[in-house]
Amino acid sequence: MEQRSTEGDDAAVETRGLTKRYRGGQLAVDALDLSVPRGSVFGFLGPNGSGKTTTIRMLMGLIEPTSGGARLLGEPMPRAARSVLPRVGALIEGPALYPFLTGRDNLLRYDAADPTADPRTRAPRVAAALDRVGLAAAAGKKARAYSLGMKQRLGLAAALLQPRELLVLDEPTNGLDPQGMREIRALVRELAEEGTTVFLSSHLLDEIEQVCTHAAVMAQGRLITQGTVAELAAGSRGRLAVTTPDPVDAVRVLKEHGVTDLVVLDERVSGELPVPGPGVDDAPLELADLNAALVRAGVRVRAFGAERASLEDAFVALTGEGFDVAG
Ligand SMILES: Nc1ncnc2c1ncn2[C@@H]1O[C@H](COP(=O)(O)OP(=O)(O)OP(=O)(O)O)[C@@H](O)[C@H]1O
Repeated sequence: MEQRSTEGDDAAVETRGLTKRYRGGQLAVDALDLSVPRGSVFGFLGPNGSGKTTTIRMLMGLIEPTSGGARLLGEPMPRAARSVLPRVGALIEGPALYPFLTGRDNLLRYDAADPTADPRTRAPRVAAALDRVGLAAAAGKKARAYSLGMKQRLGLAAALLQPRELLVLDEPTNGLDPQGMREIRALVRELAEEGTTVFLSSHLLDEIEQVCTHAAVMAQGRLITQGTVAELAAGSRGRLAVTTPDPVDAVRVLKEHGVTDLVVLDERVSGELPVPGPGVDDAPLELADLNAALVRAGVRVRAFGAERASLEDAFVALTGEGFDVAG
């Protein structure tokens, strides 16, 4: 099949100025430029109400953007929905289930509604999908007897009935207990290893840190940042901590070297390392030099080190908001 060469072809998801203003006037998504590399596990992170679900619904062609556009697997949405969506598996906001049908029958029915699905392989594909999400034993139970977590798994199984190039999962671990969350994360990793690009939204930072290679952070409908998870974590500087019986001198020397927000607690002095960046002297401050400066000034250093910066530090710094840490 001939592929048109377009700018976004190497991205699994690409949005340009994607904007949604709801009828009530609420600007839910504001000029979003996302770029999700193929092969990545891309975390779409933001607190509740930041516009994640609205974005996902636009990506999948479920609602029209007010302005801007999105490409899925290089094709414009919603125009190319018919040719693209069969290559995309999605789990969006609590899947629609028939409560009176078993889990298995729900999937058989779902698959039968898909004109691209081969009926001859339906039964084994349904069995394999149930097995993958850990529902094989509960496949014969009516969906109304399923817990929220089991419903979530069934929705995921529906997305996995066929091999997909891209999976779009809206809060896939929502409603799962910690064990269930671990299982879904392991499954996401496995799918990624098989070459599927996974785009998943979450309001849980540690989840993103555990499974994602890339992430974007949303706050109030706007994109705050995107990049690899490693880059994002590196973007926040860890705090420097020095243990010394000479805290007063230590504070003076550290201040002279640009360390800010100094806090003294008995023999422990901590502070923010200066940010190297454009406009400032952009040679990063060498920790070893800082240590040497303390020693030169006669400060007795018992322990010295930068605390590891986590993605959480980065995101709190970027959004000015806390995140749920549950799970
Ligand atoms: N159909 C709608 N009509 C009007 N406003 C809406 C509609 N859907 C969402 N919103 C508003 O748009 C904003 C973004 O909501 P959205 O559901 O996209 O956020 P979210 O990040 O997915 O949050 P959550 O995780 O709670 O679903 C919110 O302020 C929400 O109240």
